[in-house]
Amino acid sequence: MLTDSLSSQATLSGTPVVPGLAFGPALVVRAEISPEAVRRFGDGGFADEDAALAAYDAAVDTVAHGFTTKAQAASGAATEVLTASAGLVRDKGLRGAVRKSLRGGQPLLESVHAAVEQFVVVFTSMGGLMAERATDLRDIERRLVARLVGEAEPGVPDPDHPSVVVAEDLAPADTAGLDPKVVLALVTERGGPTSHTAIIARQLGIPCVVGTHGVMDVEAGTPMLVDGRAGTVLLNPDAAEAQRLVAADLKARAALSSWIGPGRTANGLPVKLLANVADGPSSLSSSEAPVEGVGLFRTELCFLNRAEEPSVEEQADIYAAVLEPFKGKGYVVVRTLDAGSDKPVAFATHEGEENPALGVRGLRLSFDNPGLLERQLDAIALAAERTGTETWVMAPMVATVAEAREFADSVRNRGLKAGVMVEVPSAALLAPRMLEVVDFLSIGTNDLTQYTMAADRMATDLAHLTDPWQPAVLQLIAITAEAGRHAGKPVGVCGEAAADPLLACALVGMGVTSLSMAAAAVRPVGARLASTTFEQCEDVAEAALGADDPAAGRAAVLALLAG
Ligand SMILES: C=C(OP(=O)(O)O)C(=O)O
Ligand SMILES: [Mg+2]
Repeated sequence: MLTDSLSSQATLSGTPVVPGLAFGPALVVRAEISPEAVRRFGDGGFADEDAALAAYDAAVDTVAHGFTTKAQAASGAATEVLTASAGLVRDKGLRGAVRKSLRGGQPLLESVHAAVEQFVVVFTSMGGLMAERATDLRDIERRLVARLVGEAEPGVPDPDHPSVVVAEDLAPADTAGLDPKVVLALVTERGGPTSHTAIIARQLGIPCVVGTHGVMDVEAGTPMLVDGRAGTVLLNPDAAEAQRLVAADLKARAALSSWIGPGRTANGLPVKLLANVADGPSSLSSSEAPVEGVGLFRTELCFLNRAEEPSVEEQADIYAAVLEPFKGKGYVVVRTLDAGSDKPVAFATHEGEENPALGVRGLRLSFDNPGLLERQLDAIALAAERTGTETWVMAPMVATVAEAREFADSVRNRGLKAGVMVEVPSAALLAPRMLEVVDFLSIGTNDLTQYTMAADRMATDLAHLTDPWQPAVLQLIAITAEAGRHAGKPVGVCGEAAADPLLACALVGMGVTSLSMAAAAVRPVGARLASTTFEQCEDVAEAALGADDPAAGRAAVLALLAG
């Protein structure tokens, strides 16, 4: 919470996502170059075409250097894409086309545009991977133009000093290589608590506020104090006071790091605390946290930049890199491809759907393309065999018992444990019957909230509805957890709800057996559970379920745990 001494300053409000205080200058990420800067640049006022070409070469050097630096800091697919882009920006054919256009009397910006368009046409006509590069070329054009007119490149630049990144919103691909050492906090104008910005911020373990109206109007460099617990952004605070508050917060957060696991309530009931991971490097770093395995490996995040489906062999290598760090340490739950809707994967997503969130996404992609799922399962089985790590497999977006049965058969045929996610109300309502055909359930509260409340998880204006504390969502979780208790089978939560220490107590009180979250969120959750008895968790669950709305639920739970 901000103190009274600072409250006279201008404050913006948003939805709190990752708790913690941060203080630093705003690094405002703008998607488009300002038309005003382009107009001011005009024809560039160059003495001749050689001078214009020299300016082009200098811009090329800067843009290519940016890609190379990012490639070195990134890993896996992101490195490949960034290295390829660095090569493309230096392409001699592109430079030749720019020079030809300049010789024909065209100004520099028009020449860059004409040259890029010429190559876009060629690449597009080649189709497949080459057509993909057309998008990269357009990105390169924007970056070159930005450098020429003296603006920052669009996208998330690498801050050269610690900053608060302010953006409209962030896509998973935007954030390749974001460095938590220099990104002090994330503040976005759009997005709700389950948006990808929120997920990424948790993974990075940095304070985050989303849905912050007016933040894109803040001038670059404005000092801001971000409060990820209260959901506030204070502009131009008293610097000394802000630094004092941040230091106190860091101390409080450091105190949590003394919690070393394993997950238990105060009276010793085991609750498995697991990590959500995206690739080999995040699995490796998560294995250093006090977790007992991985509760959600989002496989689609490995393929966001891929035009073609990787071979079974290549997939097996990617999955093995995630399994390996947990060999002998715990199990890893691999989720099959959850492409579609907010996670577009070029080789799997259905184009042109009217309403993609309710369309062919997740397990539904296998309905008319069973080979896609079969090949992925083969690769997972291969990785499990090679590494010897205990591997469970689950499907996203399952709505019927028949879907669960068919999926479980395919997984068990490969000698692995099979489960399904509970992300659709129908799956929660049918939880007892789902558990007759699978070995475990995992509740995806992000989508379960979206589909229960009929509110887009990305919609800023509906953030009060896309809140997992909504009593209707909690009812469905309680039904699912009770079914698990009855069947004697594990029921976990792997949506963002698991990372909220107060809600985590309520989930355990309902009978949830594991909680999976970004590794950075594990200690606060573990420490809270360690100071709460199971009976208190049951009381907390009852209070949250009985509340009229999320705010009343939070207040009731806080009162119970404070007393
Ligand atoms: C874990 C979930 O899946 P994702 O956030 O990847 O859609 C969920 O929906 O809660
Ligand atoms: Mg989901």
